[in-house]
Amino acid sequence: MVSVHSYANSRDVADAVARYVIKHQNDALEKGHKFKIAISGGSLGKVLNEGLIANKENFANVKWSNWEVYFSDERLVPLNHEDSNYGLFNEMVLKSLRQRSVELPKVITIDESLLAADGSTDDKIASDYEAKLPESLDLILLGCGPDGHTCSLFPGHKLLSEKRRRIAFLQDSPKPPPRRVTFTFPVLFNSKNIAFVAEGAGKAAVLSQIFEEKDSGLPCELVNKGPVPVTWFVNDPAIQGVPVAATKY
Ligand SMILES: O=C(O)[C@H](O)[C@@H](O)[C@H](O)[C@H](O)COP(=O)(O)O
Repeated sequence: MVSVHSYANSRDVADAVARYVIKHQNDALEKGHKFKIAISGGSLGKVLNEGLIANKENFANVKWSNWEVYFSDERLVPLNHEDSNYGLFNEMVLKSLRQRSVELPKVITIDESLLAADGSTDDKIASDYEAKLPESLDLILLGCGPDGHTCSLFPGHKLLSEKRRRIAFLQDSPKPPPRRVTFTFPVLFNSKNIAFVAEGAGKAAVLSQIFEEKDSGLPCELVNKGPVPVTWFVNDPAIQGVPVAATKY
């Protein structure tokens, strides 16, 4: 099932994403286990900061110390590099939590000690991260690139048909940096919930392809067609002219 929630401004998108995240956090904690969430790069860090930290009401409801945070993809650079998705999460979320003396979530990163400048250990980094993944994630938060990519699964790339490995590596990402590790469809389709966050008029063309064309084959469309409930959080310009029935969350 795919649902779409749209808002006029970014603050409202962030608040809705935060309420949705907290709902799934509470569902996981009620079952007596840690909340296992995966996040992406792009503008998601800013959305989480606005919705879960700057919004005081939401902030009071987040049980950070009961979270396990994974990354749906990671660039193969040191964790303090400006391209690192962990680095972004650290900057946008963990730093604010440290400032507020909040007990931090458990954050599961790539093992940067395995990084080699020539990429010869990228396979090993992927296997190592795969071994750290839980069987099923409670929630995966994704972005949607203007070309329809999500995680580091790019249109037409051979990893779209990966059936065995749960974390794969690539050295030919069309978007820099070229070396990355990424969730594959087996991880996405074995999770409990997936949400996309996509904002700005620059997303309208690709969202129209994803929602209108029957078989665009774009990675985001393949996620929509999978077995997991998918929720899109967008702002109005992102779905301008896209024939979807958007509601409020
Ligand atoms: O790995 C990357 O190259 C980016 O992080 C990318 O995947 C990003 O998440 C999407 O392009 C969505 O970007 P926005 O979140 O800015 O819409």
